[in-house]
Amino acid sequence: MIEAVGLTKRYGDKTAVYNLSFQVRPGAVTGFLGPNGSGKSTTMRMILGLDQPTSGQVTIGGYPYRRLPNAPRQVGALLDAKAVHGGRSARSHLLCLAQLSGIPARRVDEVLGVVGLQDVAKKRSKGFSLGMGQRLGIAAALLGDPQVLLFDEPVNGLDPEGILWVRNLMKSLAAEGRTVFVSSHLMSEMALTADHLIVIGRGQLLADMSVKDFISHNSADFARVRTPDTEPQQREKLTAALTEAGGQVLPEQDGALRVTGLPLPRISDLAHEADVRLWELSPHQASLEEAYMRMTQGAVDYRSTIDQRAGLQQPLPPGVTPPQPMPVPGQGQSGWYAPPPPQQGGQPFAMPQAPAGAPYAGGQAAGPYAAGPAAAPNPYAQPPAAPAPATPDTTQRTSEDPR
Ligand SMILES: Nc1ncnc2c1ncn2[C@@H]1O[C@H](COP(=O)(O)OP(=O)(O)OP(=O)(O)O)[C@@H](O)[C@H]1O
Repeated sequence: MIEAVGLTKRYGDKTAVYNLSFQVRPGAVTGFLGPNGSGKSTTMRMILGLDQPTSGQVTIGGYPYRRLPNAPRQVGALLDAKAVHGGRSARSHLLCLAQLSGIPARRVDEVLGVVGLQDVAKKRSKGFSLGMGQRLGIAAALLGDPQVLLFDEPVNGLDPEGILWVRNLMKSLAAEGRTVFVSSHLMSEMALTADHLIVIGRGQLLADMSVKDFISHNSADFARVRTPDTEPQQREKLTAALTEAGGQVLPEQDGALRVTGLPLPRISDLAHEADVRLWELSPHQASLEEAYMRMTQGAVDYRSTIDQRAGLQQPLPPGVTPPQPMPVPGQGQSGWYAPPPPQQGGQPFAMPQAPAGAPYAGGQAAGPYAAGPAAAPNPYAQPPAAPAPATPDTTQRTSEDPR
């Protein structure tokens, strides 16, 4: 298990990671997500003893990496696939690493086979494609047959077949009881690969929960309802009936209606009562990508002037009053990066409650590792933010064995 407690890293004035606490457990693939520059690589480097924390600590199986007995046999990592001597063949590169760690040479051929590089094993790695380089990096990570594996963007540059292979590899490593910690920007891939997610923004923990919980806590289910295209008055009639019954109705671009606040059977009954025929009534749940975009929209440092996220915010239909945001504890205070608050109140990020006595309270400001009076000042402290413009967002935004 990997455990970070109050992990902080500053580079001069720049705080890359701040007061980060989390656990990465064995037997699961844990995805590590965050916008560009949010501190993922810095965190991984600290886990691997390549960077010293400014404060806090991170351990693997209870030890900081540098004090871990026989570390290369216990921990394997892919951080930078390009960190290879290009003049060496794939096989000699792995042989060098194996010799340094006392790993037998036959293991080199084994891992070359596992990553599918056996046929190019004697070729110089400087001629390798991006994907071949990634495979070589993964081979190096697997060399010591470690119980703990860290992969920074492992599918970078891989073709669809390679991506599928990495996905299955991660899953099978976790199924063998290993600890697998993997960062990626490919949300669709993460949704298929990871069991659990740790999400950071500007160096701080935003979420620590299962993929399923993450999606359901950061998106609202809604119903897509469609009336006959040829009869616009039916659509108007249904909109009025649903709104009167307390639903929120937004037009979709293709002419359907997006309805929140009413269960599907109720929508069906209301349509029946209003004598409106339906061509579609379907449940919809957001993708991991949508949920991630909603959660991290306040923690993005680098954003195009043509902001793709505008698509997540739909215009209100005429006559519909935007829901008033509920006051959320902590908003506007230091360290607050949450997207707009849930409309029904509650916590911005619903973190699993840690059992009583658990060492880490899932990112909430509680427990022995919370930022208490003794903690360093939050470098991201902001003056209270001006109230966010009310948006017609219909979703509820909510915010967790030693080897
Ligand atoms: N050696 C360093 N010196 C100064 N600043 C650094 C150093 N390493 C990282 N940083 C800064 O720390 C912040 C976090 O960087 P990091 O590379 O950890 O982010 P990341 O989440 O891995 O980003 P990406 O998704 O783009 O790879 C960035 O602002 C980065 O510029």
